[in-house]
Amino acid sequence: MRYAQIVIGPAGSGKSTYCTYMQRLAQDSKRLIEVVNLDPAAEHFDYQPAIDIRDLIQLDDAMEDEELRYGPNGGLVFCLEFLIENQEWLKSQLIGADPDNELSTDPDDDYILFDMPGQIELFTHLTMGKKLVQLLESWNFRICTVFLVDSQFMIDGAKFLSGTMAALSVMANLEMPHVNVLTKMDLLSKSARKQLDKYLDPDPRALLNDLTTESAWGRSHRKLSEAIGTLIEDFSLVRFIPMNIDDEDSLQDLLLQIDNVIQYGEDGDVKMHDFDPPDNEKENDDSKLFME
Ligand SMILES: Nc1nc2c(ncn2[C@@H]2O[C@H](COP(=O)(O)OP(=O)(O)OP(=O)(O)O)[C@@H](O)[C@H]2O)c(=O)[nH]1
Ligand SMILES: [Mg+2]
Repeated sequence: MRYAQIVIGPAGSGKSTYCTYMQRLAQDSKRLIEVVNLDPAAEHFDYQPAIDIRDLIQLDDAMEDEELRYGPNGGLVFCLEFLIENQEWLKSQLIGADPDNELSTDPDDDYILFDMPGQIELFTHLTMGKKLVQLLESWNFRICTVFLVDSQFMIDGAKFLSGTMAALSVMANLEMPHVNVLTKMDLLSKSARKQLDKYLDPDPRALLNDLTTESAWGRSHRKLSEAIGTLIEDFSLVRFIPMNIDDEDSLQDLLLQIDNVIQYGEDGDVKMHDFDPPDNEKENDDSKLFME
């Protein structure tokens, strides 16, 4: 089994930084987490990528091509399409031409963060994101999509709602185990943090109040905002985990939660992926008998 986090989120939300910090955190506990850069436009990141899409194609290739003549966004979509078309390249980099040749010496230990580009339309309504995830699944990766949102853009009701809707459309489009993360918590003022806490816990109804009083849109679409807010709340559809990059406990806690989602560290022989037992059976050893 291989494990993967697909790290996505709006431009500048902190994806590459997240990958760097998670890799360092793992190193500290002698655990190997590799990072794969799948952003063809990336200019700077602090990790050492195990695989880099820029070795296959760069954004400039698509933009400078006389026939293609793409702008930056169209060019990026083209690059990702190109990656899917050249999936053998990715596969050979990830797994090796020889299927027995694993990235790490212990095949159970393959744990990879995929640092994605910041165009979230790749994951909300275009098909590339989904195709990529399906490819990885077919190569036996257990996947969690990790959606990062800059906490500074979540501190009033309307922004919180639109961030939530963005997370929801990624979840609905990809249909993968999913964790939402609020980044840059270290940059929030005390009062902003308080405001955000109000939405996260314990009373999401505060959000509805703010929404319907603070903006003209909210006032004139009161019923709609309420309906969306209630829907999200009643079905526990979207939950955010705050992350403070300066606080190791916060990072540890987040990694643990994601590990749980992809069942990292559980018995490697038990293939639970194709079989989703009810929660109360997951802890039950007897149920493993039926899972091979
Ligand atoms: N203070 C603080 N700064 C952060 C944090 N995460 C990211 N940054 C900064 O935010 C900027 C963008 O971070 P990146 O990690 O490059 O964001 P990204 O999502 O990879 O950006 P794109 O790939 O361009 O979409 C950089 O200047 C980072 O140093 C954080 O948790 N705290
Ligand atoms: Mg980046």
